[in-house]
Amino acid sequence: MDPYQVCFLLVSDLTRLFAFTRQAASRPSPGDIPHPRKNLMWVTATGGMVGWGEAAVGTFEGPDRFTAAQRWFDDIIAAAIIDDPVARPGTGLTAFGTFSFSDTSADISTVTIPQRILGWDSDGAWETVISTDQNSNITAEPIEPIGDFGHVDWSAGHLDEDGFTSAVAETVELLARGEAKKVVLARDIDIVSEFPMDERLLVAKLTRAFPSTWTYLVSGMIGATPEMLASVRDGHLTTRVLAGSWPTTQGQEAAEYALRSSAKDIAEHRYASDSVLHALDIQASGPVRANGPTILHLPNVVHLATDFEADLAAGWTGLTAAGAMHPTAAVGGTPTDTALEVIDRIEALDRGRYAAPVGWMDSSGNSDWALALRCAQLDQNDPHRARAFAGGGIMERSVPQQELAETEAKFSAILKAFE
Ligand SMILES: C=C(O[C@H]1C=CC=C(C(=O)O)[C@@H]1O)C(=O)O
Repeated sequence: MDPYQVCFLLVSDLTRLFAFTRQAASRPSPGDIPHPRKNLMWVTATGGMVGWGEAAVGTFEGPDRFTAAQRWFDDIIAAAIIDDPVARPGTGLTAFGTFSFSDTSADISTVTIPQRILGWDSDGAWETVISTDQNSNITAEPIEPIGDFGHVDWSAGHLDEDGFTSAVAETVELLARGEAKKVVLARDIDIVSEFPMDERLLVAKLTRAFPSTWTYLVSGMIGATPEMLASVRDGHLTTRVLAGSWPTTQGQEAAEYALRSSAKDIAEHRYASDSVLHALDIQASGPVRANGPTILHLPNVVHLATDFEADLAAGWTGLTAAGAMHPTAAVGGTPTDTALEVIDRIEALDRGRYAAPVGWMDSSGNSDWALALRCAQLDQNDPHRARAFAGGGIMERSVPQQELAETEAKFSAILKAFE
């Protein structure tokens, strides 16, 4: 086969996408989204995007799932025709992704380029249409009414409360023997609703209750996370590391005081921020600036937080940076390999896409990849079912009942959205 023919075959094999972005009159409301399921959403206090339809979907697995997803997206951009006079983060050809926590998870990592995106920021709103057909017209879809969930039940998943406190006690012993410094353990809760779960209602409730977080919905992974792995704008990366938490059941002030004076939480935070700093040393083209630890207040918990920022070195993107950081010691532990082995053996859950990168990337190199925390995975086959996850960092000084209370406080974020 001559080189010309090879080149022709490669180009014709690619999905050529046409993406057109235009200014829109106003930001969308949940009532503008036609269907209750299979939506893509990203909402913050200052902007957001909602998308639906599938112009292209990539699926990835194994240890190189992040770089493979980036290559897939880069190839699609190279072949695409993009008309984007709005040119702001999230405009043009934009994809939403959710990745598995573990290299060996049964849950596949997916990146979806929707057919339609409605976005907004503080400068205005836009609409993007993405299609394989250059002349495709937008046909207004009938809007299905937003539905309530009816009666909702939840029960222990694979690891119940006693199982979790025993797992914490076993991990504390192992830490005392010096086998690791920190291990993050999680548990899960099964949620069953009377009527189908409507994603539009869930996202509306999460954004109202947690306006300072990043609310996300990608391939049924839904939540409101306070932790950002890699947010990139024009090659500049910002990261927020969280670790060390206190429930606000006795009030915000009491929680802040308890957290500030807890040596266990301060040390726990240090492992997480060091793990991110270590990754940033390789990914940054210049100095890495740090601010923290400070206290992040959320309605249900307070956290120790450190923000980092740096310019990305050539060759890195938000997704490959997030992939190289993952799993940080905020969700894995220290040292990473030992912690992952302990998680596999003692927690023994398939975490699916919990505690892994979730977010979006656009054709200009902007992206937000947060950690999928305070979340539930909506069952993609049964609209009445979801599985919520929450965990916490276990240290040698951890007390099993306190760690359980911390997971309860963290669960309350997503469980309240189902009430
Ligand atoms: C693992 C979770 O939280 C992480 C993020 C913030 C604080 C954490 C902690 O204090 O343990 C965890 O590292 C979770 O919410 O499921």
